[in-house]
Amino acid sequence: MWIVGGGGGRGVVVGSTTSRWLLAKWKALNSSPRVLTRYFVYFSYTHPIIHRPSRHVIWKKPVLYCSTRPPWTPNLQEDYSKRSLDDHLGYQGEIFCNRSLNMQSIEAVGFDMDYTLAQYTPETFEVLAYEGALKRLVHIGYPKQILEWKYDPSYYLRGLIIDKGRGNILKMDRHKYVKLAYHGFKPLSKAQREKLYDQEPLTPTSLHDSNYVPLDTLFSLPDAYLFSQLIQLADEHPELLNRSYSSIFDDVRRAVDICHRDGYIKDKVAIEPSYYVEKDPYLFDTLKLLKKSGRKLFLLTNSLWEYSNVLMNYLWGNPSGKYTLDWMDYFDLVIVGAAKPTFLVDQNLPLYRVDPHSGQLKNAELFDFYSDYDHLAHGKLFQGGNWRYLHHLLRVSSGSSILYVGDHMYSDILRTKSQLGWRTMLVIPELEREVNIMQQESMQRQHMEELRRLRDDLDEWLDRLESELVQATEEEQQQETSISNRMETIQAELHQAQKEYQRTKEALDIALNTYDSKFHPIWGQLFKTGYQNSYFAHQVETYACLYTSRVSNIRLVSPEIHFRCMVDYMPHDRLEEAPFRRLMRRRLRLRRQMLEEKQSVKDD
Ligand SMILES: Nc1nc2c(ncn2[C@@H]2O[C@H](COP(=O)(O)O)[C@@H](O)[C@H]2O)c(=O)[nH]1
Ligand SMILES: [Mg+2]
Repeated sequence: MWIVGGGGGRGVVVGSTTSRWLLAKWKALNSSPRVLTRYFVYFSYTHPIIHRPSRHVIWKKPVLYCSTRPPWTPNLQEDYSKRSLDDHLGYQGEIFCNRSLNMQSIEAVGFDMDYTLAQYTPETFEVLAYEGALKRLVHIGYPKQILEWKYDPSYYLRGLIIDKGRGNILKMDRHKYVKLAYHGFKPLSKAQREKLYDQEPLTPTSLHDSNYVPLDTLFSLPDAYLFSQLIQLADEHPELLNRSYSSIFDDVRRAVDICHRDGYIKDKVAIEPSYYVEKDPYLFDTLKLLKKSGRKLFLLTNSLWEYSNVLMNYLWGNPSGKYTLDWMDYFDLVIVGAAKPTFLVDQNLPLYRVDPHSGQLKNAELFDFYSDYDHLAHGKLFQGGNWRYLHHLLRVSSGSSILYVGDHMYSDILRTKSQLGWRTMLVIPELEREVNIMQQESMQRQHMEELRRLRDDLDEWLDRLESELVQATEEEQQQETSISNRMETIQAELHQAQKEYQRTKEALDIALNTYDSKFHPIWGQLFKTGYQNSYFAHQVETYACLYTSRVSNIRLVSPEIHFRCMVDYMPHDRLEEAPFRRLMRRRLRLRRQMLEEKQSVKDD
């Protein structure tokens, strides 16, 4: 420990009574002598934070104010890995609420089917789209070698954005700033990334630019992987693939699209649904519970009737190849081939009645549709149409009395909410893994929070010291008297604090990378980019009234529940947590203690 300063009322002389008293005081304030040795303490006659009293007051009241590290900060030597893990329960099927929703105001609950009621197995289902697309690409002239390629279903996350013009995949934060960027599979350096995306007008402030394609659904992940592989091929072997990045993306998109339409994917799923789709044993119990509560239930899917019937039969529990209409008893209305999101905006789309046995379509508009005629009594299966038919058939009073549960950020959630005022629940299967890792890593998170607080405190501290130095320089110039002792002390302090700040920042970067890589080695957490919410999280927060990992979590709460959101906080609501306030509080406490101590020495 160093005690620095001049004598004669300007500081503390090393080895003097005052310094011994100060040392004793310091020890009492800091229980760990190991930590104590790292401090660098001196007396000052100005107080940079609490106030700047007039000079004669300052001279009379010396204040202990400095250390290389604010003394209330944690001990970085502590080994967090040795701390025992708190008991954690893991994800318990919670439904999270962004916007309060009283279920008593909900008259109808609707469900999307693919990736909502039916969860596909990535390792098998996504491979179908990928392999099918490879074949299509070879068919239109792509090199045959690509047929050897393999798909990695864990490589990409939804919520990422493809910059198809540049062949890049991006992760953005909630302000739409690009925080991670890869060209194909090659990471872009910070400088490269900033050059491309942080300079107006290149910042993708609007995702309506057709060059940016958001991965809004898990269906898009094979597109992203295949695109990256082709970018790599085009860069490394232009003799094999010489097309623009943008046209490569368009080819991939078209190839995957065809596989969804021509039966390449759906025929295989229909033969063996259990290989491609995970069955949720509680799904129909959940629907039953909602129906019993008096809610009208509807299915609104873009899949056509034949495929929807296959999947719903499988989810209902019929063996492969056996198709009944039992599952339809749970729904008041089924609309297939809905063509979302157009269904939600175009009021001219025609509605067809579907014969569930033959699959035949009949125009449902041949009679006066908006009369009191009970259309549902004559069959509840339809194809196409638009939201006006849906509202009419269900006889709901307004869009806000519909809760729609879906997986597609744009079609199922953003559009339904912003266009029609439907209340929304987003299904995010990834949530289970995400929350479980968060819980397992709670110690590491706590460690990061402490490091972050320390970094912010040091930053604040450095700022104070710098302004102190400026002030001291001005004083020296004005009074033409040398206060070099004090200046040297501040400079030494600044130097020490800068070193400590740098060390803390580096430790924090390492801790954050370690933490992030537990979620995904490349893209980190789904809901975060560093400390900020990711663009995906921002969309969830903005458009999904509720979100959960699977539909059957609804059975864990009452159908009459009032979902309430958490209190919103702005920075000024958390004023006391600001580093400046922490610094100020600590100083006031120290000062009070010292004065009391001094008083008691005098009294003795
Ligand atoms: N023609 C295309 N169809 C696609 C594509 N990606 C997915 N799909 C199909 O959409 C529905 C989704 O149904 P929903 O229940 O979620 O509304 C399903 O049949 C998919 O096969 C595509 O790129 N092109
Ligand atoms: Mg879907």
